[in-house]
Amino acid sequence: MNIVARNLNFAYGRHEHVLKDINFEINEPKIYGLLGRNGAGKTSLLSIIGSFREPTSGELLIKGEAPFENAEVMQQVTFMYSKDFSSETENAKSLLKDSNRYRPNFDYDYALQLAEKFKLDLKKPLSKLSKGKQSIFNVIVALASRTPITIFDEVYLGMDAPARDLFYKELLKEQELHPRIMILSTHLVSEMDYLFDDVLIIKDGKLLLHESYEELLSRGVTLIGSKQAVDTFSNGKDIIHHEQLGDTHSVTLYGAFGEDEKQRAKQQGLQVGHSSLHDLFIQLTKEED
Ligand SMILES: Nc1ncnc2c1ncn2[C@@H]1O[C@H](COP(=O)(O)OP(=O)(O)OP(=O)(O)O)[C@@H](O)[C@H]1O
Repeated sequence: MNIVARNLNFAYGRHEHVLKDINFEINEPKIYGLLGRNGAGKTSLLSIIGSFREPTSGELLIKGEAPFENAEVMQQVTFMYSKDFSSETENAKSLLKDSNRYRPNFDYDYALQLAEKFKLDLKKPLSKLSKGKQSIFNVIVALASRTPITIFDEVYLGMDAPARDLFYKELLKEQELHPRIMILSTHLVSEMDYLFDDVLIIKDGKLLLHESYEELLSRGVTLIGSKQAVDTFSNGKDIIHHEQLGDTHSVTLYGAFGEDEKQRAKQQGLQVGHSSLHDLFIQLTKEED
């Protein structure tokens, strides 16, 4: 299974250019974190992968085929988002049965086990469940669908911390037992970063980066110490953040920083650390002044 985007552009109507020349290739069953500020274009991109929308130009291919109106490809992908169930009179049990009927890989028994773990009332109409329980229902459908590509677009809305924690645990367990391409779009960066194998960041409709989580983190180095020492070691580097507290200066650098360089910085009295994904995300996606 793979997803390839080549020179992908997407616009809502004539003027609303939302995705701009996106290129990437995803071909391993891993967990991909898709990050971006509000309005960056995450849902638009995911809805193209989920065959809800068609690129304006360029292409998005799943196993070499365009997903839009392609029944075979559509069966391989679950695009789960925060759905509106306000007029859904059916209960969770009958909707899970429907999923079992229409989704080829759906595991109904697993869905029922999850419902029990999440304490989801299977008999109440979906419209009568709380927002968090409706999100839990979505999570259960997506996990139990076992599609080779499973997309979770901010599905956690309304779920409380213990429920989200259970979701993450089940997700990791599922990925180990039934590896697939899982894409998680989220704003809960520091809460979910440990789940990601790879990270994709979209900024203003453009793909800013696609890297492994480890590699990305290794690029973000923080130096804390005297102005002179900080200046010496950050000279010529890409400084993405600078802060001064009294005489102490702190910078976040983005880019390769070798082990010997780190050792030398420590010998000069600098504290050398790594940025979190949360910090890197904030710095890399901040608006220019
Ligand atoms: N149906 C639509 N019609 C017109 N413009 C839209 C539509 N849906 C989204 N947009 C616009 O497309 C841009 C990208 O929106 P999108 O929902 O893809 O971003 P996002 O990264 O998922 O944002 P968020 O994190 O806030 O959910 C925004 O400028 C938004 O206003």
